Amino acid sequence: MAGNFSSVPVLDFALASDESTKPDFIHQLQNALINVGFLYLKNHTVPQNVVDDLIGYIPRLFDLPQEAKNKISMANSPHFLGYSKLGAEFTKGKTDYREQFDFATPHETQWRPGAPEHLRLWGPSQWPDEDLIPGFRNTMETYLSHVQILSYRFITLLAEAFGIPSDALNKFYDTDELMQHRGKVVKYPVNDGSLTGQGVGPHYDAGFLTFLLQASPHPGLQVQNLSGQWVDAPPIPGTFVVNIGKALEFVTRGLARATSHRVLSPPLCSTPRYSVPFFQNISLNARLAEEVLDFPPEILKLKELRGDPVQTESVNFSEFDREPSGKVNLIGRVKSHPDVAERHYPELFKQYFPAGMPQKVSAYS
Ligand SMILES: O=C(O)CCC(=O)C(=O)O
Ligand SMILES: [Fe+2]
Repeated sequence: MAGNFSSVPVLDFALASDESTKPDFIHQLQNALINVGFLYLKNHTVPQNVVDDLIGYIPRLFDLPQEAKNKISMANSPHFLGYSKLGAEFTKGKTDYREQFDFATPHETQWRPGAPEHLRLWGPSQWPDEDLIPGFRNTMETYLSHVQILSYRFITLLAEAFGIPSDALNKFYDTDELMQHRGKVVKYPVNDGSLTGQGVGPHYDAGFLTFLLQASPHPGLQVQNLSGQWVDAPPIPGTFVVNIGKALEFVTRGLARATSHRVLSPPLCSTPRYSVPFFQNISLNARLAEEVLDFPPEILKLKELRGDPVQTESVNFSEFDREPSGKVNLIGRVKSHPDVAERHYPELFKQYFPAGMPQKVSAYS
């Protein structure tokens, strides 16, 4: 099988900025997108001091007094932004052992009473009190804006790698004021022995692209190859791990692979693992089933050569064929965070949890 990889490829983004080396980059990108669905990106455009400033804040963010964290609990937010305490999520029937803050690029909600509910998915972040962690908000927002720029640049290269015009995917995005992208700061505490060792269980990401910063030197991230084996993707300083989400897989008719991945908790004698995934969104109103893209036959052939991955246990996002992207995402968030849904989306809550609040909260089911 062409794509039965045993390691995640490292791509040098510098090659993309020089016309003489760009074809080489595009070729490597094509292979990574079609056969792996994951890649490391080095020499990217996000300045190292912006990354280092953020990394410096992360332990302080989690060390805030519990009441300061609870004050910005995700349950307050119809936009599913804010703090989620340890053990509040569940994937594939087991507790995820992680604590996290969901933040996002600045956005004023477009939703008004009477408008479709999925427009309410995006809105302002909740930030910790500035005097408790001075400068954090600015650092996080600066980081998000740099990764956003990189993610848009990357999407044009991705189009080229698939033999379509570099702007062919622009139709999936609105103008900047109408878009919002999410960045999550995550802490995986050590496995205290009584746990399953599941930092986060096997899952696919939902959107187009994820840019993951592994913010501490811990291994633990694993990706599943075509025959179902788990392959390590340890941190490589100065890189992002980039992976494909289900929405991009859908619009590329499976050319770009959404690859299942998971995180194992750090072992008992270790220290917490930190990471910051950035989820690049597409327009809330995009109806993916209606957006047909024309790929050249030689590109489609590469997918044939790859073959189909084994069916995995990981969760799917089957609603893209009938619902706007925002609705698919909202359903995913409702299932992940029923406490938020019960408060802010009571009808959807009843639809997905007819028996009431589940004992355990499901992150990706
Ligand atoms: O923390 C990581 O390394 C990966 C997290 C992840 O896959 C997710 O939150 O979707
Ligand atoms: Fe993920």
